Amino acid sequence: MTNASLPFLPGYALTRSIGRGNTSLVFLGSAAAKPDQPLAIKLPLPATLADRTAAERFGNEVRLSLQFRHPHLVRGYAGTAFGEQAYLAMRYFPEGTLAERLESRTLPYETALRVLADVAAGTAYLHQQGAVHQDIKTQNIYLDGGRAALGDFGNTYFVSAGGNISGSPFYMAPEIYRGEASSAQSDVYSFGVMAYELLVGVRPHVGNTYEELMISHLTRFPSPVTAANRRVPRALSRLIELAMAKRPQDRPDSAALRRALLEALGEPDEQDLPDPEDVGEVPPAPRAVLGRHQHLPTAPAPLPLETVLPAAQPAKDDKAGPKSWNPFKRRK
Ligand SMILES: Nc1ncnc2c1ncn2[C@@H]1O[C@H](COP(=O)(O)OP(=O)(O)OP(=O)(O)O)[C@@H](O)[C@H]1O
Repeated sequence: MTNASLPFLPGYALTRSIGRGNTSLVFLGSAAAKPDQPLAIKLPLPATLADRTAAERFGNEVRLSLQFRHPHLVRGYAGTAFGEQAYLAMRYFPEGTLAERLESRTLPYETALRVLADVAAGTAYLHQQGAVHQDIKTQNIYLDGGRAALGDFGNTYFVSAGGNISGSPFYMAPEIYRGEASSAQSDVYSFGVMAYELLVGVRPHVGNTYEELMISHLTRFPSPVTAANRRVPRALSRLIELAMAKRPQDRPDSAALRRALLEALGEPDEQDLPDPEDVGEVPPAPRAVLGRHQHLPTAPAPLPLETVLPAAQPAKDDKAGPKSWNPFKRRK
């Protein structure tokens, strides 16, 4: 996308495209009122706005990104949840996602522990708030200076309000494969899968199809983390195995995972300090001048041919499902 064809968003200057998902485009930019603060600005594709479920998912991400305040959750500064002016201005992560980082090299052991401890802290906060993320995976972890934040709250819901079940096949808990309700313990399972992937270097469950992955998650037990990586303390290795227990009630909670990771890092269990990058609110774009975003392509991002990827391949888009999976249709 050339500069001349960048979308127009009143109140903001967009400088370049930095990413494209199945349902939106993401740009680097800044608010006219705070030109020195770089922002990641997410705009839904026209096809997202045209599809009720996809539009609701975008709106959900906007609302929750603005609501949650934690140094290890991607912070939304301003946004419009619904309609043709929908957008989300959020903290910009110059190092991109963990999945992107893993494409070029594996993480050093201490960095992996640090990233996992940060994500466990963000997840524990969500769970304390009564929320379930439903999509913890390397594609939704954002990096900045060796620290990490969990983002993408499109599928997040509050237990008290209920929500549609969803997930990504490489990370999805057995109960979700069985069509049962998700819970904080389903997030713990996904976290366990990601922890295994970072500390062992391969995914604990692999397959070339949705069905193969389902069978693996439902019936197979990965070898212990310590068998592949002797640096991981036995207690942490055991907790990660328990996080991937087939039955939700056998899993530890996210706070226990955070404590074990801090212990492995040799750090005290202290509350996280306020986010140093938290530079405060960005004024929303003036409503009177908001209009339809210009120049957005009308088609959704093409799905990779193989939406379910084989073992140890950093997934470009893991959010696969049964063969006819459609990014604009959330699976129940
Ligand atoms: N806050 C951010 N800082 C830096 N880069 C970002 C940020 N948010 C998104 N990106 C980039 O944009 C890409 C697309 O974002 P994202 O995956 O959230 O899109 P999406 O359309 O909402 O996703 P989905 O495919 O789940 O619908 C990311 O993979 C990442 O490279």
